[in-house]
Amino acid sequence: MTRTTAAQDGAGIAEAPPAVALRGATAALGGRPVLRGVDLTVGRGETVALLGANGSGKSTTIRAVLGQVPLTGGELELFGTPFARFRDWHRLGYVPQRSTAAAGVPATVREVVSAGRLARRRFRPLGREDKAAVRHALELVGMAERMRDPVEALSGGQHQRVLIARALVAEPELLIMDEPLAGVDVANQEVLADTLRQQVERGTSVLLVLHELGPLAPLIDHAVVLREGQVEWVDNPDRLHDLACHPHGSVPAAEAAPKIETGLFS
Ligand SMILES: Nc1ncnc2c1ncn2[C@@H]1O[C@H](COP(=O)(O)OP(=O)(O)OP(=O)(O)O)[C@@H](O)[C@H]1O
Repeated sequence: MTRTTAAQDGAGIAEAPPAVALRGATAALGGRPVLRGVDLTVGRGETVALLGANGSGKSTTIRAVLGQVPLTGGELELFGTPFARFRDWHRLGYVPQRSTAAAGVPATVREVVSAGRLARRRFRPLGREDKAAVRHALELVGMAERMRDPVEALSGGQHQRVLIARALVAEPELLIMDEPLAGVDVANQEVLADTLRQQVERGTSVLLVLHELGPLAPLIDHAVVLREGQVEWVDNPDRLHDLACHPHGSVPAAEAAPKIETGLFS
């Protein structure tokens, strides 16, 4: 579902280098190899889902893209710039896995989301336009009414929606999300899917870790399945949908590919 806006067409976005180009990436954690030659490309305006069993290396892959886990081998380019020379971090928005998100930080919902705007403002004080953007981002995730509340007073799913607003408020060109729907109820998953669809229509590139495609399925251009730190397969998400709906081999034979044990949907 690659889309280009009129402005981007004018800028020749179709020829622009991909938002993310990871080639042959290797990385180790605790002395153990965790990524073992991962290739991953997120083209401009593309939405790519990273899937796979627990421990297959999904979070490590996106943390490597963000520079939080150093590569021991391979290459990474962001928007066509080699990682070592990349400085435009304001072009990226990140929603971390919920369990690792700023728990225990004494801040209001508005302060947390405003922090997402600061990088875009290069840490100058926020103006009226920024404050309106903060409110708008909170409206997008249905949390505007909780603006003055301490984040500690939020439920897990509400906290997650605030972290998504924090990423959106920076109007990033590349949105990286680690299990953004974890702990979010079905109604709000639909709201978030709609919000993400609007971002994608504006030309935002998206890389997200998912355990289930859920309401995000229609947005996804490519699904990349990891297994033990390697890309096991890359597919059209329709095929994953078939596997999810026909887990016991009832996919029509003509469509059925060789059985692949991904750890998905089990
Ligand atoms: N800080 C760490 N030190 C040592 N090993 C780690 C560390 N973080 C992750 N690992 C290991 O790296 C491997 C990949 O972990 P990662 O978090 O990337 O998996 P994941 O696919 O995101 O899993 P999940 O679906 O459970 O979130 C796992 O075997 C994990 O135990």
